[in-house]
Amino acid sequence: MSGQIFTCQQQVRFGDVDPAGIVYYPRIYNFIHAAFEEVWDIHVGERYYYLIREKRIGFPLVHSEVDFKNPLYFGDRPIVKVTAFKVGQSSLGLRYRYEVGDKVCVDARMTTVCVHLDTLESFPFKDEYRAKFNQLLEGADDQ
Ligand SMILES: CC(C)(COP(=O)(O)OP(=O)(O)OC[C@H]1O[C@@H](n2cnc3c(N)ncnc32)[C@H](O)[C@@H]1OP(=O)(O)O)[C@@H](O)C(=O)NCCC(=O)NCCSC(=O)c1cc(O)c2ccccc2c1O
Repeated sequence: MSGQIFTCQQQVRFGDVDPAGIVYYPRIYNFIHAAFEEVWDIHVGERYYYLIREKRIGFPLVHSEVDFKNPLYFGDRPIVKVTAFKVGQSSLGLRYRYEVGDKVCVDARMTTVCVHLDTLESFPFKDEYRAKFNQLLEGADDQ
């Protein structure tokens, strides 16, 4: 990988798992969204809460590709590795890899689009944010 990788850790709680003891797939989307907020908060330096409440900007999801490669279990503390596969004008594509030990459990590519919350119209996000996400951009050789 040629760019930076943003890394955080999450924890699978009792309420996240189904009777089979593994994470129910809609919860995976919640985990990914929580990681997205972490990227904003820690990597970009802007709380997502602040974007929404104060700036009236949001990034709704327009496309997702999620591979569930291994189950996540109650008590797991996956390491989440976040990189960018597209930093567009108004769109932002982030990849999230969930690893427990040497196993990849989830590999997700999520495309979100910057919108004005009052009109839900897309618009280009500011260069300051673009520069931060460009730091996470994957190289052409990264799969
Ligand atoms: C989001 C939209 C308003 C965009 O519509 P628009 O017509 O402006 O889109 P364009 O065609 O001009 O494309 C803009 C930009 O996006 C890229 N793009 C668009 N669609 C896709 C796609 N399917 N896959 C990949 N890329 C796509 C396109 O290439 C352009 O890229 P540039 O970089 O060149 O600018 C409209 O699509 C829309 O309203 N969609 C519905 C969104 C939705 O309901 N999602 C369901 C989940 S909701 C959600 O996730 C969500 C998240 C939040 O964080 C929120 C925060 C605050 C409030 C609400 C939130 C929320 O609902």
